[in-house]
Amino acid sequence: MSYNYRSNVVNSEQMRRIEGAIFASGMPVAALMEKAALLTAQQLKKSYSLANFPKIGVIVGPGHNGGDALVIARELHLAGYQVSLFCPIAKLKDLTAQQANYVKHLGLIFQKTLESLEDCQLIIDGLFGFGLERTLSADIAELVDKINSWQKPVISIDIASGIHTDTGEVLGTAIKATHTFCLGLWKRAFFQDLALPYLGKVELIDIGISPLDLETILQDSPPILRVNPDLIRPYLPLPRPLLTHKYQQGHLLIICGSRRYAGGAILAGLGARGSGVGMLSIAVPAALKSLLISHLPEALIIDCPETATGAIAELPLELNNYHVLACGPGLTTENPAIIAQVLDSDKPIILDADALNILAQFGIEKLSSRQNKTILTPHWGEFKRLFPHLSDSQDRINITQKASQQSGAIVLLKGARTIIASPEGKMYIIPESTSALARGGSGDVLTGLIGGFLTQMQDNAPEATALAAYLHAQAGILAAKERTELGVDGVTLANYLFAALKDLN
Ligand SMILES: NC(=O)C1=CN([C@@H]2O[C@H](COP(=O)(O)OP(=O)(O)OC[C@H]3O[C@@H](n4cnc5c(N)ncnc54)[C@H](O)[C@@H]3O)[C@@H](O)[C@H]2O)[C@@H](O)CC1
Ligand SMILES: [K+]
Repeated sequence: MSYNYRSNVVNSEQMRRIEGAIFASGMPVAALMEKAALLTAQQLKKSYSLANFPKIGVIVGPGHNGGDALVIARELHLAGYQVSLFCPIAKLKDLTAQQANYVKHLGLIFQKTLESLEDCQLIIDGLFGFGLERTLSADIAELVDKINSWQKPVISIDIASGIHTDTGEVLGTAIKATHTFCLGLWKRAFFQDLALPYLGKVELIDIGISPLDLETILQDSPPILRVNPDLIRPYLPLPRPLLTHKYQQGHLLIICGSRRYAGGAILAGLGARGSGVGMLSIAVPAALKSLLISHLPEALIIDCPETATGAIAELPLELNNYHVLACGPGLTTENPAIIAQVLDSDKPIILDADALNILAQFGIEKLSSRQNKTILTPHWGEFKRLFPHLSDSQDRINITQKASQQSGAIVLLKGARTIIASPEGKMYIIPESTSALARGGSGDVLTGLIGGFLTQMQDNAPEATALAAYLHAQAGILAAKERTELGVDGVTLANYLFAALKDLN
């Protein structure tokens, strides 16, 4: 794989080793600090003008995060801002102490109390970066809570102080930043749901970490990649070959729906439509056939015998005639036998919703006899049922990885930041989304979309999953922009998929 500072997501130990490799090769520590902090100061000045934010308070910690803060303070002072400093911990690392001496020489004042910063329009948080290693002590926690209570814009350098760089956990308490400038490389916490309320708007400062230094450190561990258009575009099943026909573009079967949950079947079908899959068949209880035809005239609707309560009673189909099977939306848990039949097929399968709940009843060991790929797409509730032994941890990146290794399936854990892990060690993270998608029906669209892409790119199942999840989130963002976060129902979401696809292409 090729290494890129925009795509690779690191933990604090990797960041420290990369930093170490850069320093060992000759880059002076002070020079890298200067570069990182100058670039951050430039961005700050652009976003927070002197006219609107003439008085700035800077919180200086004991380590190099505090050193960055001092360089930024110096630059803002030289640009005409009125800067007040507060340094709650007396013992500073050497380089930080040197920076402190120089700003004193320039006439900047270290205030004796935090309260002296209360009349500033903006606070810069340079308390702790990725060196934070233990829960905040009571006195520091009190300071952090006080800053949060001011409800001012707070800019965190590298990470909001108090957040664990890897797990995203709040170590006692944490700064609630309105904006965080992440330095050099994305850290894991930026994609942990737990940390998101503390990070505000996030921005990466490119300090020029070369692919060479990244490769040296990262090549031995499975990469965690932040999905972006450049990363995912090469996998798009576009352009289509000039000479093709519908079955060459793949045949997807979706097994879904019940009399009680008919809508889930329609939405899964609309999601598949958004992928451009060549042939789509949808197996539903017989009573739903005409409804499905009216919504998806292009699909082959297969009416299945149904139970007394309107669930699919049996699948009168040769499942191995299809390229991919997607199963779950709107099914109910009434009939585990059809999930057993799906698991027995030797085609790639995607399990969602009630198919996951039935799998949880069987136990994930049931997947071990599968001959082909399995993709599981749980939300947190489903994940807990499938992997109860992993769900005590809130480190979603870590547990998604473990869930994939233990089940042998590709696991997509839904959330504000959706995480995808494959058993061979690939990890993808969807870097942005919208709470507009926290709504019944959006998951059904995703199942169909993954099915549709997987059908067209079976050799790249993790990438098909990541591509679908990325487009799904982008479609939600585009729809919410036009219609607000309240205006993105499942059908609307599906209708925006083409716009997201067009943007990507
Ligand atoms: N890695 C890089 O490429 C760069 C890193 N830089 C900065 O360096 C930072 C990391 O610097 P450091 O390793 O010095 O670490 P930090 O500045 O994050 O903080 C570590 C310091 O805080 C103390 N500490 C940790 N937990 C504490 C707690 N709960 N209560 C009280 N004290 C605690 C430690 O003893 C140490 O002195 C980054 O976050 C970033 O801001 C930049 O200067 C330059 C580029
Ligand atoms: K910080």
